[in-house]
Amino acid sequence: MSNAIFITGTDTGVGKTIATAALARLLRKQGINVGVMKPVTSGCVERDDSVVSEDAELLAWAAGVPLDEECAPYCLRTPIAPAVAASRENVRIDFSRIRDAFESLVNRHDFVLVEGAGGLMVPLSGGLMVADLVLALKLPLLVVARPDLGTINHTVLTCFAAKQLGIEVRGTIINSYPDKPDTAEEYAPHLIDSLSGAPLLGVFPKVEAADQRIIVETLTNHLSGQGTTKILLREIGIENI
Ligand SMILES: Nc1ncnc2c1ncn2[C@@H]1O[C@H](COP(=O)(O)OP(=O)(O)OP(=O)(O)O)[C@@H](O)[C@H]1O
Ligand SMILES: C[C@H](N)[C@H](N)CCCCCC(=O)O
Ligand SMILES: [Mg+2]
Repeated sequence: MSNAIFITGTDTGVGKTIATAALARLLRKQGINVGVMKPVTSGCVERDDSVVSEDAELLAWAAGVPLDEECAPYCLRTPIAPAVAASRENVRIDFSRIRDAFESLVNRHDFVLVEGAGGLMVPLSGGLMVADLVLALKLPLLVVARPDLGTINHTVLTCFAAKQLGIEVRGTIINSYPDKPDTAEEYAPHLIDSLSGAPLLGVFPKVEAADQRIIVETLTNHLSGQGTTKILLREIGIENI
């Protein structure tokens, strides 16, 4: 079993990158040699004649590792499902190249966090979806969810689909939980915990900041002070490192 976990979301924009970066920073602060990977990014930015995955950039900063090709092997410009972006940009997404990069990261680090793209059923290449990549890398899953109305259905469906496909779901995280939750948000954690078939491992607060590094740092400090963080880390496989 690899010392790694795949982080998916119930949707795009739920906070996979922020949650993954906060975990990476927390591990790094605990002295763990953590690696990060964003195998496929769509919606990359052009900078100095290169195409940069801002997700991978934040993850690499959080983990304190260089942003190299193994960390972000496929960087696509078009902000759309990666299979479509790749075909428009004449790129062939090759799972064996991703697997080789992943194996190299696993060999270089104590633990590796791998962020997906969008949700579990997002097409990556031809008929292959994010779920197929999770299976190809033989990784367990952590599911990041929204806190608000609709999240119960999305989270339970994601966990259900993962299990049907033979993917082990280690747990869920609700991200961007507001200071003053409405009634739906008050009930969501308990219902997600009891209905998704996987433990709710964390409720990460919404941080009122514009700078993503400040959001990550604030979440990292929040997690460091939480008794439940030890359980979260144990469940994703950190305990024996
Ligand atoms: N806990 C939080 N507090 C405040 N803002 C947050 C938090 N989590 C995420 N955000 C903001 O929400 C937006 C979406 O977050 P993020 O980019 O991490 O989503 P994602 O699931 O990784 O999306 P994608 O599918 O594009 O990879 C970003 O602007 C991010 O800064
Ligand atoms: C561009 C965006 N931020 C993500 N990288 C890709 C999200 C693809 C979602 C596809 C879908 O579920 O309809
Ligand atoms: Mg992201």
